[in-house]
Amino acid sequence: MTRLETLDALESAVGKRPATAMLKSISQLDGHCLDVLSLSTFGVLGVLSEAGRLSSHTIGGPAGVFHTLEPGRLQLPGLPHAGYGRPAGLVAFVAGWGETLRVNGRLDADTLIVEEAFLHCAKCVLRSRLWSPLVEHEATIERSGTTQSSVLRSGLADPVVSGLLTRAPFATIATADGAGRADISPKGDPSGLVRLLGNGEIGIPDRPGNMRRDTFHNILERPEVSVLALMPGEETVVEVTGTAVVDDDPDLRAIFEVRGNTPVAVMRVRVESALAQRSSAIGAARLWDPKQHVPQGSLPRASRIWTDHVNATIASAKEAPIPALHEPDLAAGLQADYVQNLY
Ligand SMILES: Cc1ncc(COP(=O)(O)O)c(CN)c1O
Repeated sequence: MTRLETLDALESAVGKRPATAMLKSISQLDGHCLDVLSLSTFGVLGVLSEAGRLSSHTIGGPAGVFHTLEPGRLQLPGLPHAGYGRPAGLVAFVAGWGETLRVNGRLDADTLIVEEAFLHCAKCVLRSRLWSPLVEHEATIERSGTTQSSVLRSGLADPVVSGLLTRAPFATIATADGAGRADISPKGDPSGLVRLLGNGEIGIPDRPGNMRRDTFHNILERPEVSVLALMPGEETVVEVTGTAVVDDDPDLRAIFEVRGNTPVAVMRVRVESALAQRSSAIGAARLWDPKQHVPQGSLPRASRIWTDHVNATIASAKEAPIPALHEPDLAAGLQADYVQNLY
């Protein structure tokens, strides 16, 4: 095992973060964010507890479930009391749409006080085929009212827990940095995203994404993580908590090869708890019902949103860090990127 423990080691293995990836982050919810949120029916919130532990909570309902009270305050209904001032990150999904919205800040009861927002690229959703017909996922569709719907099982050795965890093509990973800022990042792959590595560890590969690698950077500063695995068609989710390291051991990376592509690094998590639980939010959002998918064209294309976000950040800087982006250039590059650079 070759653990990456310093920023230098991490950057020489996975590369530096490009300026545009960091500049797309804005400090308030703008009109684009509000449009995305108004169509969003489901999200996962990662919360950092006072004891330094991360937890993940699903939130769902009809479109409009994430209600903005004012630009800086986002209401999150149905949250267990998480306490005032706790750092939290939300990843919000629009059914049928590839990109997701990440919003980070602090909780004030059931409100997220926004500190940062940005659009996350669609690659994880494309790889996982999150919105594809359920037959493609061989999902075991749960019928509510059966004993299945109340399963609550724990431990990696439990077949319900390990079965869902290893079949799931999609997961969110909640982490926090040394300054106590929480974040939650979506990850997706064909089935087999999460692998059991033995010795009470799981592994999740690094794949191309929005190039920020917030998860890896956070883990260097604070190893606690909460991973929430989602299986299309199912209302049961598995939450794994533990401590993580970033590893670039070639034998470990080889386990995660897809179509001849080996990830540049793998996140290894020493599991402390693994719990299968029913998410009523998934049912409330009717998340796996294709009829809930938003019609094409309901939102501006992602390149429009990124261009506006990056240019807003550039405009607010004292000295422009890079020249302003031009949307058609970004749109052309993105289309090719989403097809050619998934692995
Ligand atoms: C499996 C997996 N690993 C790593 C990443 C990269 O993360 P980031 O976009 O934060 O660089 C992604 C993209 N979300 C992913 O799906």
